[in-house]
Amino acid sequence: MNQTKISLKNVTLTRGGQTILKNMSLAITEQRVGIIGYNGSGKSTLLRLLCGLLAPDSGTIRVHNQTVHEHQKDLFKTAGLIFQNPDHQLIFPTVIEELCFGLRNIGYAKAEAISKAEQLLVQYERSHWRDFPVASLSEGQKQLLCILSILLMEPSVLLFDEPYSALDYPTRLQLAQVIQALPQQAIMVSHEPNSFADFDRIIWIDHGQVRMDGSPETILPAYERAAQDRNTL
Ligand SMILES: Nc1ncnc2c1ncn2[C@@H]1O[C@H](COP(=O)(O)OP(=O)(O)OP(=O)(O)O)[C@@H](O)[C@H]1O
Repeated sequence: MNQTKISLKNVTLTRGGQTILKNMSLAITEQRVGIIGYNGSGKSTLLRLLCGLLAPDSGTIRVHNQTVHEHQKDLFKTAGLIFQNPDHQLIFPTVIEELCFGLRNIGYAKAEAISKAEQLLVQYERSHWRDFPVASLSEGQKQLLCILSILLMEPSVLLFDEPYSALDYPTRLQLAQVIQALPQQAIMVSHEPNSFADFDRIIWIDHGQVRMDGSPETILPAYERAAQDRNTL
């Protein structure tokens, strides 16, 4: 029997007088899970709750055997969030400095951190990036650097918030291959139904609640039909 890796029980989050997530309960065992929903439905908020950046007003969240808001300090080792905009995540001038930052924070000595970062660059055939200025990388390259920075921390689950939004088609395809090959569980928010074709499960969030939940074959056509019927202009 599959073991539940992520669970939310009656999770509610209110900000600025608005209930953003309403009494949400979910049990997630699958390796590849897509989150869809219209603008402002609560998708990014859900990812932020899963990685402990936000704490719920009520309810409990467990991610890979940790109760999220009780283990905030260790949580980045469990759940790694890759932000929608790489510029919100990348803060160092060079690739190697960026890669080493997280490792130094969790206690690696400088030489160890450099060696681990270099090994990962070799694994992803990007050794030549080592001393590149981050500012010289393209959007797709920056997105990959964000993923590599998080991978170095070896989290059990990766949370992607619209990773394809700024990427051209070829870069999107390459990044999709990188994501597909990751051994970790991945939860991904995207506005593009096509990006979920190989996923195990899709959760459709609407006004802070689960509207539909199931296989891509069931949920994506229903989502597309509803989107076509919806007048947003
Ligand atoms: N700190 C906050 N204070 C007040 N309202 C907030 C806060 N954070 C989010 N919200 C509101 O909560 C709702 C859900 O936001 P969220 O970013 O989770 O939506 P989303 O589904 O990811 O949207 P999008 O697809 O546009 O990225 C929005 O209406 C947003 O304005």
